[in-house]
Amino acid sequence: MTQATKVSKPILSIEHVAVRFGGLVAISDMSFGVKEGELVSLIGPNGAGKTTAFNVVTGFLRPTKGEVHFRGAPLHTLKPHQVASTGLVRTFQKTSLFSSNTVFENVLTGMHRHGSISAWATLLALPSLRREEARLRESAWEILDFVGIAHRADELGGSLPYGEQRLLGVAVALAAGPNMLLLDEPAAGMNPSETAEFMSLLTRIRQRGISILLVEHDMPLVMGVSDRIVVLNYGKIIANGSPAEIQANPEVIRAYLGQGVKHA
Ligand SMILES: Nc1ncnc2c1ncn2[C@@H]1O[C@H](COP(=O)(O)OP(=O)(O)OP(=O)(O)O)[C@@H](O)[C@H]1O
Repeated sequence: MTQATKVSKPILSIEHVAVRFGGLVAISDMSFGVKEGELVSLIGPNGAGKTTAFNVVTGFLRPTKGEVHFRGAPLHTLKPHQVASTGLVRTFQKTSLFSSNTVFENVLTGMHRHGSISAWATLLALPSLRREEARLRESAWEILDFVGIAHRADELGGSLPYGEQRLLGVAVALAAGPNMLLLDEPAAGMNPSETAEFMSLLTRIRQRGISILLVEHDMPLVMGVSDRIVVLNYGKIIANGSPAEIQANPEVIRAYLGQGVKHA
C-alpha cells in the first residue's frame, strides 16, 4: 500500500443509513465517510437530520437501515459506551459535565473511565497505582493546558462561563484518548474571540492525528476549518465537497435561503 492510499483510508464510513420516526423519514439513504486525519463538517438547515445522524454514529440511535463502520468494525450494533471504547468519542450539545466537581476532577474522571486503572483501584493506594495516578494527573494537566483552561483547574465545572464549559467538554473527550472526535455544536454560545481560539484548538487537535466530525451552525467556523462539508436537507445529502465548492453550490444556497448565514 502506498503512503497516499494509507492517508486517504476512511476511518468512519456511513453506508446507506436511513432513520424513521414512525411515519417521519428523518434520514434517507445517507452515505459518506471521514478519512483518517480529516475534518468533515455536517451542516444543514434546522431539522435537516444532523443530530439524528450524529446519534446513529455514536450508538444513541439504531438506524432503520444501513451500516456504520469505524476503523473497519461495525458500529451500528453497539451501545454508546461500547462506541466510545472503540476510540470514537463525542461531545454533547448541552454540556454534560459533573458541575459540582472541579474542572481538574472532570478531566481526571474522563481518564479513569477509559484508562487502564479504575478510581476504586486507586483508593487502595498501592504504590504502583499511586504512580499510575500521578501519571494520569500529569496527563490531565497537559490536556487542560492544551485546551487553554488550566487556570480554571480548581473551579467547579458548573461555575465556568458557557464558552469555557464547551472547552471543558472537549478536554473530557480528549481525556479518553480518542482516534476521532464527534463535536456537536461546540461553538454554540461562544463569543467571536472564543470562536477564533476554538478554530485554532481544532487545528491543534488535528495535528495530534485525531479525525473530527463536526456538526456546527457557525458558518465562518465551518468554512474556516473543514477539509470537506456534507450538506443535509430534509434528511438527504444534497452536497459533499470542499468549503469553496459548497459555498458555490446552487442547491445549498437554495436550501439556506431565508435562514441567514450565521445561524443557518
Ligand atoms: N425522537 C424523535 N422522534 C420523532 N421525530 C424526531 C425525533 N428526533 C428528531 N425528529 C425529527 O427528525 C427530523 C430531523 O431532526 P434533527 O434533530 O436530526 O435535525 P437537525 O438537523 O439536528 O436540526 P437542528 O439544527 O435544529 O438541531 C426533524 O423533523 C425532527 O423533528
